[in-house]
Amino acid sequence: MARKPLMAGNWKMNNNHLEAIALVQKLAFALKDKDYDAVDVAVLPPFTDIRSVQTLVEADRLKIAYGSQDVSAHASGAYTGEISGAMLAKLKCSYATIGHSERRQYHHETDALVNAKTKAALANGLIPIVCVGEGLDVRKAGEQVAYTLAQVDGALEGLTAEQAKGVVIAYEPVWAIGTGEVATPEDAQEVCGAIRGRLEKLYDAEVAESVRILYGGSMKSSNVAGLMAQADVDGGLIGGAALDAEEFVKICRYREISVAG
Ligand SMILES: O=C(CO)COP(=O)(O)O
Repeated sequence: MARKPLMAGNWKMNNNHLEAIALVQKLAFALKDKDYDAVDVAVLPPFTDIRSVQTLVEADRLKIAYGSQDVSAHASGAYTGEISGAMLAKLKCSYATIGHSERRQYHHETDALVNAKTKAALANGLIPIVCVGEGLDVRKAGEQVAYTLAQVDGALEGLTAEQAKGVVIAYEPVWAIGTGEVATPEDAQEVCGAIRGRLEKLYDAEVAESVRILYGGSMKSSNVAGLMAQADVDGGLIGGAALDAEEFVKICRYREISVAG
């Protein structure tokens, strides 16, 4: 079965709950049934906005999915500041972003923690969006494939094939995040293709063919078509451009944009 592309807007630490409502309303107004037929659309707001987004999505029966930017590895209890998978599931989140490079870098998240969070998300029926990707030094050394595959191995450690099938992997080269310096379609395909190959090796062809692999890092309407034309790029994890409703909708409609060059 063909993989349905996913366009997920990672809002990062932007938008209070009122701004969140306004942005989702704008997206809902612009997106049509044919857009949702072609792609899954999701927003990943800060925790404090999720309840407001849920209320709007349920009241207007929107086809926009939503999820979190993180999830606790712990189930419940004395973990001040943490948000559990069960809490997110209760708010009808579909997705939980895990191991974003900003969390790995600024909050010292390790592959082992990413693995524990991935399991916590799956245990609560959330689809983990597991982020992987190399920094500039690794890229300059030409080690991007090996580095990223090691992160994939770490994130999926101990998952069954059935669980692995339910994971989304986002390849986000750190040097392309928020820099305006997008990876070329060939750069993205090199690593995304290698990730799919690794899934086949770790599991089987069915898992490899099922898992959606997203690209993230300065994705915009001006470069999305070329990236999406790659065999192993199944969508985008979009930061800055997802804060602009018009731009995010254009990205969701990438099929209407011709591939430049
Ligand atoms: O980190 C990202 C999405 O998770 C990408 O951010 P930008 O699209 O702003 O580069």
